[in-house]
Amino acid sequence: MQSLQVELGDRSYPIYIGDQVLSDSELLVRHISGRQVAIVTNETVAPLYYDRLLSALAGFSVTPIVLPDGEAYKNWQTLQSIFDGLLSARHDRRTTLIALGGGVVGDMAGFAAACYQRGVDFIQIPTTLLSQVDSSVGGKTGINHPLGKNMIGAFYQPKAVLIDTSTLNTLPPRELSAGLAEVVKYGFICDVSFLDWLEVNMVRLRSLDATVLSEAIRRSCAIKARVVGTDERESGVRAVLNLGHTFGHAIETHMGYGSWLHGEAVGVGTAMALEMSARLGWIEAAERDRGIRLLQNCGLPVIPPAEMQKADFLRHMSIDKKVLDGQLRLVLLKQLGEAVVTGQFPRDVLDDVLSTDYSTLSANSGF
Ligand SMILES: NC(=O)c1ccc[n+]([C@@H]2O[C@H](COP(=O)([O-])OP(=O)(O)OC[C@H]3O[C@@H](n4cnc5c(N)ncnc54)[C@H](O)[C@@H]3O)[C@@H](O)[C@H]2O)c1
Ligand SMILES: O=C(O)C(=O)C[C@@H](O)[C@H](O)[C@H](O)COP(=O)(O)O
Ligand SMILES: [Zn+2]
Repeated sequence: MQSLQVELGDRSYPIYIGDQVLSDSELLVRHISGRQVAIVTNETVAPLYYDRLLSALAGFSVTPIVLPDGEAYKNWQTLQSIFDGLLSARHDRRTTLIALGGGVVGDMAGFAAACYQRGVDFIQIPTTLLSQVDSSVGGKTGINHPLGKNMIGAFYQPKAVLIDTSTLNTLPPRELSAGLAEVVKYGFICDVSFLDWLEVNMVRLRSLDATVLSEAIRRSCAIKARVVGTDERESGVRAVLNLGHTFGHAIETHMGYGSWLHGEAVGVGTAMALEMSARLGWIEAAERDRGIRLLQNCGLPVIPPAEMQKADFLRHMSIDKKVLDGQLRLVLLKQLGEAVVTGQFPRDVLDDVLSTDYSTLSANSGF
């Protein structure tokens, strides 16, 4: 087992990465202060992993809270059902919520923990690649609004993150690819040597090679922990973790949450950010093509949905959380391995990016 630390003063917490972490009772119990635990999971993950987790919690009073599965349920109604479950079982302030599932479960359980009786402890046990490399770390919690992605939420850090890499053995390939969108993101924003490594190891990653997967998870979590430790509440540098997300969130919102996976939308959004960085003259066309090829090698789409026109993107992007005083800010690449957050770009460049034929770019990438 490996461990990392998110350094946030008295709210610091460990990230454990191993292949049997889910059944490690001693490890888990170390981070639970009371006797009451609620496991928030969903109808897909519960039959796979609930019993294993329950057996590691002998001696605790455990309430299962099983949510419907899907991004479409990351909303007020589902959040309310978590509170219903907690109150019906008379959970008190020393309750610990455990999120067992992907990013949807983790974001909602974390937000519920932030709100329930004004805040109870929570632990993240992420079971998708995306949640293991990204959403379980850093304390962004929340739900979607029909008008915008993750618009209601709180920064609220877990007490610990337990990553059991063996859970990835049951993950569908499409979800694995979605997780890879956030893995390659770390290379694009701040670590070109990680990009090189991902290019070399992509086939092994996609075939669930345990050694390579756990290395990708460790490197991703290390980068995320460092960024979050520097800027917990995204007043500055943390926004680089949003590479591809302004375009991607527009796709998720426009298409109705769920038809496009978050990671797929981020894949397309990253291709668009690469294109914009190239049009601004910050990266070479060959670097853009290299980035697009890597996204395609992850098994990700790089072409925006045919249903979306330029005006659709602009409408959704105008309520992105990085908009300040009406000015749209985007995460773009100064070079591969160096991201900037900026509102300083000519408007016509953005218009061109939103009108680009990505099928031509995709065909030219050498994929
Ligand atoms: N808080 C953050 O910092 C942050 C970061 C990135 C993404 N997110 C959010 O995370 C969400 C996406 O997370 P996700 O990609 O994990 O999606 P998800 O939570 O919907 O999980 C994907 C699918 O995999 C299933 N699943 C989960 N674990 C499984 C397993 N081990 N085996 C088989 N099936 C399994 C789920 O039931 C679901 O059907 C989005 O809502 C996104 O906005 C948040
Ligand atoms: O942790 C962060 O910060 C991120 O931006 C990580 C993103 O991958 C993630 O999708 C996050 O939920 C996006 O946050 P938002 O504030 O843009 O909704
Ligand atoms: Zn994301």
